[in-house]
Amino acid sequence: MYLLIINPRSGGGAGERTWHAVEAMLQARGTAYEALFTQSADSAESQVLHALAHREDWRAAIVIGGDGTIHSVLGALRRRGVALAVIPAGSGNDTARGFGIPLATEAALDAALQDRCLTADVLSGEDGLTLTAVASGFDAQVAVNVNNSRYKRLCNAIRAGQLAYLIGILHTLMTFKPCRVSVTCDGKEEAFETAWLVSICNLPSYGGGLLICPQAKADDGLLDVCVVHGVSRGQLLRLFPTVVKGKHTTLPFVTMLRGRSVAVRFAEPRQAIGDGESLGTAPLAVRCEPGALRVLSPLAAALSADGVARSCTASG
Ligand SMILES: Nc1ncnc2c1ncn2[C@@H]1O[C@H](COP(=O)(O)OP(=O)(O)OP(=O)(O)O)[C@@H](O)[C@H]1O
Repeated sequence: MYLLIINPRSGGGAGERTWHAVEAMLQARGTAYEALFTQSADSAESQVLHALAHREDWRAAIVIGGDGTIHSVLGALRRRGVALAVIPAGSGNDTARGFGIPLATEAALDAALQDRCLTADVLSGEDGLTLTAVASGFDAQVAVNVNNSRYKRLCNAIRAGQLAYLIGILHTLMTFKPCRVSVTCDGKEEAFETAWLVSICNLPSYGGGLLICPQAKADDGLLDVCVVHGVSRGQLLRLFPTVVKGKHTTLPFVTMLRGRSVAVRFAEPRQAIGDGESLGTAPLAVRCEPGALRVLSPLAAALSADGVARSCTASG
């Protein structure tokens, strides 16, 4: 039995359109499923826990939505040990991208109905679990600005969700001010003056495919950290084309770190996001929870450290 978790509002209504297509495909294939429409990020966890509680034979929970929708149900899936599958219907879809899940609906459904899982790490902090990255500073401000913008709705309406992030970068660059930050990785503290951003990644990309931590692996038990500091606005703008290809990591104003636990403290209040959802402006303390969640992925073998895909239902 599959639980379909649907956020009809994701991707500016793409969630609802995608669900109609998926419903027809599931019925044509004779696949057994239950559908759950979640109302909000805050109520999703209890809705999903309630839905999962009444039977034991779940093969997977298939989320139709974007990164924010997936974020809202991570705690429930981890708690019940149910595997996550994704049919992308958001704007950025970085979770799907990170697990090699196709953006095309039928191909994503094919991947969701197979039995190939990656045993993924998750980031755990005071605000709960995150699957892709916890970002703070400039790029978190970009996400907050994009989520509150009219251009996100317009871009989604013309099915150009990634364009909204490009507009958001330019918009935020005008107003954002860098400041001092202290980053403590596995107990070792480093301070950076005029820091723009600190990203703590489990997957290589966020923000609609920007390869912030190109070396990040979802199942290595480690968090990859990218700090951008001591750079002018013009240099930062010129950095973005290199981030698209993940070629920024050796630049002098980029510091990459890796560890199991990371704490970030900006000298002034700076926004933070997890999976693109706002975490507010408090200092961050995040640790890696190795292998906490099984994720269905057509590339599970290629992405896993040992080259082997796991069964989604087997324990261990
Ligand atoms: N489970 C949920 N059910 C209903 N609404 C949700 C849920 N989770 C989050 N939301 C709200 O819906 C908004 C859109 O969802 P989501 O983040 O999945 O799509 P998106 O923003 O279009 O895509 P992406 O996050 O991939 O860029 C979220 O920002 C949040 O406000």
